[in-house]
Amino acid sequence: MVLKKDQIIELDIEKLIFGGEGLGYYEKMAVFVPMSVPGDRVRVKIISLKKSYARGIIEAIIKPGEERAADKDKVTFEDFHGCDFGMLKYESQLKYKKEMVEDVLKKIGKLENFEIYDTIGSTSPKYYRNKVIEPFAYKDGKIISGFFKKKSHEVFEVSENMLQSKLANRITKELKEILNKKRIPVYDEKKHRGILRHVMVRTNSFDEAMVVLVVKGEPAKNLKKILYDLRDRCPEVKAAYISVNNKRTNVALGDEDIYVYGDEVLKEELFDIKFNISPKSFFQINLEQTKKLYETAISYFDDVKNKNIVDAYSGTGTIAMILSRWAKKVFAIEMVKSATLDAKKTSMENKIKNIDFINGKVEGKLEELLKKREKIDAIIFDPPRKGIEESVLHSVAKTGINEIVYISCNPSTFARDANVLNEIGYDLLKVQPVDMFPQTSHIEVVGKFVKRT
Ligand SMILES: C[S@@+](CC[C@H](N)C(=O)[O-])C[C@H]1O[C@@H](n2cnc3c(N)ncnc32)[C@H](O)[C@@H]1O
Repeated sequence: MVLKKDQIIELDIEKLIFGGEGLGYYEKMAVFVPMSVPGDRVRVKIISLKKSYARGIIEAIIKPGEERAADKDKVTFEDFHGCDFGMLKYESQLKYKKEMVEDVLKKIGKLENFEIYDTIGSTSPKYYRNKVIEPFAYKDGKIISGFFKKKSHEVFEVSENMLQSKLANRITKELKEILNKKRIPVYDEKKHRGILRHVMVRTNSFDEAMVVLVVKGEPAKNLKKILYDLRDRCPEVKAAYISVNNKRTNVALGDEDIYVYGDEVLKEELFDIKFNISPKSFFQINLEQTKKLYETAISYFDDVKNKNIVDAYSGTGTIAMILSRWAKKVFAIEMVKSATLDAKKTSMENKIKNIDFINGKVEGKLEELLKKREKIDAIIFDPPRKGIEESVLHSVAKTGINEIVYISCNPSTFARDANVLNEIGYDLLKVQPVDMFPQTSHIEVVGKFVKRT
């Protein structure tokens, strides 16, 4: 073994690998270094060792690579507020994201003949998130909230989170001031005791907010009072809920969301439609990039006019609603009840009549629909990170549907599914990475598949 744990070495970083870590070699041994940039010469402490590779964290930057965005003093994940790409200049973030997508499609997807375009960047790569969920903790006897340190459950607080909207930053700050005055006990996950678990803040482009305070136990009156006090300080809070989560779990929101005041939903506008968003409903977190994502996805259909289209994993019905302007009929399949209800409400408010909302799992509901319906022309998939179950893709292939547009927030599962689609007769024609998550190594992609003739 050329290396030992805790050993300090010097290393030149040669490239970034999928997932965003830098890679350098120490006497031919691969060493992965988070928060490093190609061209960096770094002093690294080895923190873990495997047979063929090691992982180390930066102790100091000896010479910064040209693509490093910040000064040499910033070296850790926490220095960059939990943004694992924060150390890279924005243009370089876009370049590496495209390379990562291409790489994973070749390695996992085993695909070669597809077109991949340059990543569509954002004009506001900071303060873009419209949803934030922060865990509570104690630090020096004070209630704090923030994000978890890497591979740990230790909460790290920053004075201003550079990803979430300025409004959400202000609201969480005010909330903590109130909570500290009232001394509400923070939940301790080890002992499963205490009250305050998380705060979720959603904001929209009208500078309005929804606040959900996640607690263990029945919410006493004083908790509701806290949310009223918060509204006095931040009148932008238009909706407030208390979510009761009594389980030992990493899932933030509980089963029951108790309405406290204001609107039941937060509204957001996209392509002249005002969408309804409940606490548990999915909504894309970056509005500017969502517009570009949807425009690209819709442009990938040869023709939507008078077509029957399935929007699988439809969330609050955003894509379905936009497609419904031209399509003959859209079938929107979504598993989360509140999201389907939000979508139905939006369609009624906007007098959209040509969408069938199907609440349930794509596995099952899509197959049922394909068996029942004589003609579906095209499908758009937008699954969660784990991708699409293989059986779903097989049932699509059996029908002879010609066109599939696939949106994904996880290039690895996208590549895995692209490989299945390739084996069952669909070619991946083109892929567009869209930077939905600036400052992080995450990337959204849209792909177009057509049936091989
Ligand atoms: C990435 S989101 C996309 C939502 C929507 N297309 C949008 O752009 O806002 C994925 C959605 O799939 C839903 N979902 C997850 N697994 C599902 C399943 N097996 N069947 C149906 N819907 C599912 C989630 O609740 C979520 O709303």
